Amino acid sequence: MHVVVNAATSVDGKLSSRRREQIEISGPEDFDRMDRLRAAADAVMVGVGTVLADDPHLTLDVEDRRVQRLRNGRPGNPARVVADSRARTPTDARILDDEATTYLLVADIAPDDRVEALEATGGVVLRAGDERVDLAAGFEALESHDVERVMVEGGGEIVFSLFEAGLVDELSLYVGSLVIGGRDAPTLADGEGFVDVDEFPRLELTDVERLDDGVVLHYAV
Ligand SMILES: NC(=O)C1=CN([C@@H]2O[C@H](COP(=O)(O)OP(=O)(O)OC[C@H]3O[C@@H](n4cnc5c(N)ncnc54)[C@H](OP(=O)(O)O)[C@@H]3O)[C@@H](O)[C@H]2O)C=CC1
Ligand SMILES: Nc1nc(O)c(N)c(N[C@@H]2O[C@H](COP(=O)(O)O)[C@@H](O)[C@H]2O)n1
Repeated sequence: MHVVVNAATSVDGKLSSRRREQIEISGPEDFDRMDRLRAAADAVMVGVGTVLADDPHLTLDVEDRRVQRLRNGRPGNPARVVADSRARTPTDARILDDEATTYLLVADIAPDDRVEALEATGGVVLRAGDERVDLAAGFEALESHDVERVMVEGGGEIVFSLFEAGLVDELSLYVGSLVIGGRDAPTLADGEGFVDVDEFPRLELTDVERLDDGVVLHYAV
């Protein structure tokens, strides 16, 4: 599995405010870059925290990109993936509409009635992990559904877990020219955090580009 993490933060590293509402940090040029990344992926993934906070759709904005994918024998939109240990995704979430296949990675503790409710919407439930989604096992399950390249859009909990598990191959980070602040506002990598210097993932800065009124930092991991 090739894993690309893409996100947008304020200059102080926040993905959103302490209210955890969706904030437009990117401008039109960066949203277009994000759409291009989606178009290149087999699947776009978020954690259930992002589904509950933002109710994202995770499909392509630019019709030409959908057409091009269809010409190449691929589904018009990339699949959507939610890491959702307890199957908390609401059945009326936008990611469960019929515009793309949606995979829900759940853990063994997910209640059967919730799993059945999600399956009834057409969502494909894949079990990976006991109490929390085992992301490596989840990616293996996705590979058996021909998902080889996944773009992860966040949020901070899932991004930290991916770094912790050594599963990230590339990171692109748009840093918008604003300060959000707040000790309880989500950051790019939340979770427990690393403590030992040896644990900190070291990234290779491969490119820097100016977009909108901000900058995109490209890293190989
Ligand atoms: N600016 C940007 O680019 C973006 C901003 N955001 C913002 O981020 C915020 C949401 O981020 P956050 O709250 O961190 O939520 P996440 O989207 O990271 O989801 C976290 C949840 O995922 C579930 N999960 C399942 N398996 C794992 C695992 N192995 N490791 C970690 N989590 C797992 C957990 O719930 P459970 O245990 O129930 O499974 C966890 O609470 C929102 O404010 C949103 O607006 C989000 C995306 C992009
Ligand atoms: N890259 C980026 N820049 C921003 O400024 C953002 N607010 C986000 N947010 C994420 O974008 C997704 C929304 O998807 P849809 O437009 O509904 O398809 C979702 O993952 C947000 O959290 N990203």
